Amino acid sequence: MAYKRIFGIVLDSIGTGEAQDAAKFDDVGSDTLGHIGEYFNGDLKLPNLQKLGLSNQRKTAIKGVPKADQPIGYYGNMQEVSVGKDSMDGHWEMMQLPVKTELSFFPHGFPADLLDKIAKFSGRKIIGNRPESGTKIIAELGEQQMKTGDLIIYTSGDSVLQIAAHEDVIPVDELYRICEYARSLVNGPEYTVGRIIARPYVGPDKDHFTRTANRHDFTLKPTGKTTLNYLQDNGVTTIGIGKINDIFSGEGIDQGYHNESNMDGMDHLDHVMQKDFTGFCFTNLVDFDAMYGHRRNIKGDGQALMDFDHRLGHVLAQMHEDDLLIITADHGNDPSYRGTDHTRELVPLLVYSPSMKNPGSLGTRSTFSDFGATVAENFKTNTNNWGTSFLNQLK
Ligand SMILES: O=P(O)(O)O[C@H]1O[C@H](CO)[C@@H](O)[C@H]1O
Ligand SMILES: [Mn+2]
Ligand SMILES: [Mn+2]
Repeated sequence: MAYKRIFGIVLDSIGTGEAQDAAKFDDVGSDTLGHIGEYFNGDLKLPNLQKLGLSNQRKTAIKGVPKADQPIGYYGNMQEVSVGKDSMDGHWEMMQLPVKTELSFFPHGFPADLLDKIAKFSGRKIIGNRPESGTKIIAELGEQQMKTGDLIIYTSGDSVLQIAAHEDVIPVDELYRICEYARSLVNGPEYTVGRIIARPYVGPDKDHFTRTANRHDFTLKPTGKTTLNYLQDNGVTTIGIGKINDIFSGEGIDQGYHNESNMDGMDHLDHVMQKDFTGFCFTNLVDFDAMYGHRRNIKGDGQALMDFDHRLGHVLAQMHEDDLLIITADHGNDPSYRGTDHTRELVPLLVYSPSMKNPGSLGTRSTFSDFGATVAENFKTNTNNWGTSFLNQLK
């Protein structure tokens, strides 16, 4: 059947076990969901995700989340083919634009020629310049920044250039201008950086700094058309909730909503679900990743999953017969793993409509693009022919 509205939800960084190519990323043994379940030792309660079949495609069920005897939706998982394991790679691939060319990574910090230009443009000195956790680097250098007005620039295992700035010292508008300038320097061919990320924070001293929702990602412009463009070109409504608009540089998105938090994102989703439209609503919930995964906070990650599951119950109850829900993730970020980076994992795939009569497994999909291919086929748009639609399997 053709669905009138498709709701995609990305649980940012909620992977479901090491990918086949995990060794290439030094991520063997990572399993975000599995390890959160073990930590909670039976107390991770996700009744709605459970009945959608969250554990069903796994070799071993997540502790506390048994395999459903009769899942109410189709379940499976997806492998990533993109060269990186960042949000941009994951989301672009979902929308049928896998990232196949190597981006620039800076494990030893950024080159002087690049930093000199940013220093000259901003009139500020640059400190940091190494891969580091964002909360650690502001604890270390934030007080210095408050005195000197220097820019804190850092990276990670991803192709990112992040600029942290205290909101009272470097106003958010100024920080965004500096980020936009930095963006213009790294669109290739010499340096091709996935994202410039503005990281504003507030607080009186190193023990009380907190990062604010004014975070903004300046992503590389998609290097080709995505499913979102094809939908938009065909007059199908496209709505982005949370980081989606940033990740696609607004390309192919009719309406965007900025999230303050996961729960704020779910409020936006509830709001959109009240609307009558024909199209695709794509939601990203980033707290799992930014607040817990990178912070290696297992307890927080599990609690955020339970909070999401609670809100998911309401989403399921509001769905119409001709609505389709697709829940997945963009990469892993195992909070029990070494370091503070993303982990190369399979991602869950849960697909539900109240109209489904006899759901079962969708297997392990060989690319995240099967998601976009399904959306495109549903709305009968052209595509760039990457990925295999599972629309006809849904009954
Ligand atoms: O440690 P923080 O600042 O949260 O940064 C993390 O967030 C970035 C984007 O998800 C990742 O590349 C990683 O560096
Ligand atoms: Mn992500
Ligand atoms: Mn991340």
